[in-house]
Amino acid sequence: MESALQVKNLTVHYGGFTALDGVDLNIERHATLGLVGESGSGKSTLARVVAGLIAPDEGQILLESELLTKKRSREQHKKIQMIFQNPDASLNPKHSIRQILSEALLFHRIVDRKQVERRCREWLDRVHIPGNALDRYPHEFSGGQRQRIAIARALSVEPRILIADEPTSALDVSVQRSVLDLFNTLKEELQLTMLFISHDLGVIHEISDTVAVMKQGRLVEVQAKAPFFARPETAYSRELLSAVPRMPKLSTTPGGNHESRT
Ligand SMILES: Nc1ncnc2c1ncn2[C@@H]1O[C@H](COP(=O)(O)OP(=O)(O)OP(=O)(O)O)[C@@H](O)[C@H]1O
Repeated sequence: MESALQVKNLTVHYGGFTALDGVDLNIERHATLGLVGESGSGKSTLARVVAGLIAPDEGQILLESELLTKKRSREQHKKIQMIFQNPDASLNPKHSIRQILSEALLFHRIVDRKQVERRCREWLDRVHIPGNALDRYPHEFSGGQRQRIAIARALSVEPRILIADEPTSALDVSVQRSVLDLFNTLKEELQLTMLFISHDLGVIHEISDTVAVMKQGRLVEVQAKAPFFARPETAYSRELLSAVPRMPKLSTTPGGNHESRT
């Protein structure tokens, strides 16, 4: 299998504290790596370093064999997009949905001005947001809808990897379900490569092909999903799994239940 992302010996210190301690990781093309671990284990730090939001103190990041340096080009930024727990992190509240989507598309030269409106509408349609949303502002949407718009913005620039850091954690359970369904649909349709972070093993079970477990800044286990859930290798993973009451634990609603409120 071809590698999309390779991380070698990645190390990050915050002052005297080591948040990432020599992390090696590989994500295959079109695969989703689910990253789990207790609070403070370094998951977000890993995501931010890979996304280029913070520079590592040591180590290398290779995207499709290209070594990414501390100062990334516009093209390199385009290739790794990130979605946050709080969608407001990527949606400027003063900008309409049209501005938010078209700025990203034009900045990264995905389409020209003549095509941009159509492309914005296509993306809204893909994430089940009505086309009349274009002239509205982020605060006019529910949390789940804002996350869908953030997903559209991130994917519209055609990244090689999508990093999702707890993208469903701030949402109500039913909304969580529909956003997770959307991720799964888009993953299939667009053959996405994803680094998907969640503290919720039910979510990880649904979305991942491979599971990686972090503890105190280190990766303690990386396994394909089925063997991970059937036979976790480390005592720490067994502990994480035993803390989950039922697996998988997300409630199900028929047909993917998209939010209807606009
Ligand atoms: N900017 C910072 N300055 C100092 N320490 C930080 C900073 N960001 C994170 N840390 C610390 O680094 C450690 C790893 O944090 P990180 O956010 O990567 O963990 P996490 O696994 O994503 O946690 P959570 O699940 O709670 O988001 C934590 O102990 C955190 O307090």
